[in-house]
Amino acid sequence: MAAGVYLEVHGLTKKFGSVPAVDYVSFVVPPGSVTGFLGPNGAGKTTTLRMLLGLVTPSAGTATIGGRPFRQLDRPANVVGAVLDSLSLHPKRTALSHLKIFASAIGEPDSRAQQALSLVGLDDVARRRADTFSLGMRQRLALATALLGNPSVLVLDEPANGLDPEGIAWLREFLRSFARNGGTVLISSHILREIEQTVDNVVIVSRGRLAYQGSMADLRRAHRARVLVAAADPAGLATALAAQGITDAQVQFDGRLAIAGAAEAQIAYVASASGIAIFGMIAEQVDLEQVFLSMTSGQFAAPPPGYYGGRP
Ligand SMILES: Nc1ncnc2c1ncn2[C@@H]1O[C@H](COP(=O)(O)OP(=O)(O)OP(=O)(O)O)[C@@H](O)[C@H]1O
Repeated sequence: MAAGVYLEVHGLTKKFGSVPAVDYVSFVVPPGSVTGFLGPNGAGKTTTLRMLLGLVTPSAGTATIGGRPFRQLDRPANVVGAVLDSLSLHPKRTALSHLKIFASAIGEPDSRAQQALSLVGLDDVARRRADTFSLGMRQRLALATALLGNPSVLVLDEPANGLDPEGIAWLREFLRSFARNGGTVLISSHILREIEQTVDNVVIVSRGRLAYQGSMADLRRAHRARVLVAAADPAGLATALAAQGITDAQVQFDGRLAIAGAAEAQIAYVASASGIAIFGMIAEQVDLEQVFLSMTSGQFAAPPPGYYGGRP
């Protein structure tokens, strides 16, 4: 595959009637990594993906693949493989014959059908009829069709939907390996937890607007767990912790010290060594799914500083 293909969406807008389904959305999907496209139902994910793939004409803005709109790609199936809707399969046809039909439609030889089946681990069922396929097998077959043209980009709408944990683990490994080889991957989901372990970056949309764009690592860092400490001398404890290199400590409105980047035992040790009494200590748990929900509840609609994508 030709590696290094960027997906770029700029000011993308789609109105159905007077209501914008997608409202001035901008983001970049870099190669060599997996990007999650997140938002609750109706947030505008599918409409955005359809515009990226030339299936819906934007009301405004641009969506490009390797710098060109999808409709201007010379051999699109060799650049981008996409799975948007559930694959419609003829019940009596085998997995292999389905793939051969799709292969011939994009000008690929029959041999590519067998290769694509192997890539998704369906060799053993190549000659089984589609009406005997489980949902997971159908999802893999849909992925195999997307891979027929040996594309550098994969765009998958809700690929984890309906997969069991084993299926999700398999998909994770597959997509991560595709990205490691230089591929560009964009997958949508309405559940962060479902793709949290798979993606390197996230683009979050809410009510058609960009709510967040950044790496998973940054998202985790910004919302990392803190330890809340009730101490006799919070300011003194903050100074003692800073002397040990623990500098992220803030006194809260209730007088407790909120400390990030240190374990409870370490904090207790520093307090005791400094002669500062501690009355209570609680480790906060951060649930990223809750963070995601708060971003998409409709109030939060601005990208964080440093990311472009807001309205001009
Ligand atoms: N062809 C259409 N005509 C009118 N409205 C549409 C059309 N397609 C989508 N919409 C509306 O645009 C909004 C965004 O829909 P979209 O399918 O893009 O969201 P989504 O994030 O993919 O959600 P879901 O996961 O439920 O598919 C919704 O309010 C939807 O009802």
